[in-house]
Amino acid sequence: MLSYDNRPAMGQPSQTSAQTPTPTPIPIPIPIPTTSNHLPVASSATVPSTNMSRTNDQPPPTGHQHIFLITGPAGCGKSSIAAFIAESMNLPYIEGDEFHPQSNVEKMSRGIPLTDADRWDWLIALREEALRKISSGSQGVVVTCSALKRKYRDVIRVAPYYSHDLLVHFVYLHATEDVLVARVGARQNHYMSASMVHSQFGILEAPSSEETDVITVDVSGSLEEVEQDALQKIQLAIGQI
Ligand SMILES: Nc1ncnc2c1ncn2[C@@H]1O[C@H](COP(=O)(O)OP(=O)(O)OP(=O)(O)O)[C@@H](O)[C@H]1O
Ligand SMILES: O=C(O)[C@H](O)[C@@H](O)[C@H](O)[C@H](O)CO
Repeated sequence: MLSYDNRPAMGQPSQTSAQTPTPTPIPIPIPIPTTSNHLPVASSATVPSTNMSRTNDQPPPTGHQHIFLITGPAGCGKSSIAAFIAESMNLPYIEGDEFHPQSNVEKMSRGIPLTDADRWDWLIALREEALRKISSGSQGVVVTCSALKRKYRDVIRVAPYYSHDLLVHFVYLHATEDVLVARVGARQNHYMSASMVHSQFGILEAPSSEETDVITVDVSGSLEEVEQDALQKIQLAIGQI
């Protein structure tokens, strides 16, 4: 039985997030079966939160484990949003940049875009680390990974082959190139320079409607607005499951 030791339910803010505004409870809709293979569209209703730490009168956990991959080009806010989501949902957080080999970091630091060959082992390392967190008892894990191409996302989609009841969700942070160039340009002490943003958009394959495991978040607003929007969309997606 997976449970957190005296920790808030998944989907609820942690004790340590006192400084983080508590997300207002959102009416999680009751799914209405649809013919499409998208997540069901639903009417509004309040659904109890997914509570992984059980007492006798609480329903059993859904039984699913979740990998939330926070994706998008350089500067879209992956690290910022992932940290917020991980803290709000009391989940471990894997910073994808920390799993790049030094050769990749040096390449990007010199303004040289990575190639497919540079990314395969990195993507597999992220998938394996996420699976390690799940197999060690975590109900979910938040991972940052640009995952710019459909085939990169497919590397992570293989994860449920190794762990039953595991669901993969991609949170795609969407913004225009100009917005991200400005944000990367204003950022301090990071190896990724604003000049690299263009190359990221050059290979970006925004998720298509076939990729029904994708939650798209517009990140043109303030960081606080994007944090709340992303958290609510994730909670909605879980509620519909
Ligand atoms: N919604 C937002 N509004 C304004 N600034 C933002 C927003 N989201 C992130 N930022 C800022 O933009 C910069 C990039 O954010 P962050 O490092 O989280 O992006 P990232 O996708 O992880 O970048 P990289 O892929 O290069 O690691 C940071 O300085 C961050 O504070
Ligand atoms: O796929 C890529 O080109 C890389 O993952 C980059 O996106 C970096 O990881 C990140 O954006 C910079 O920190």
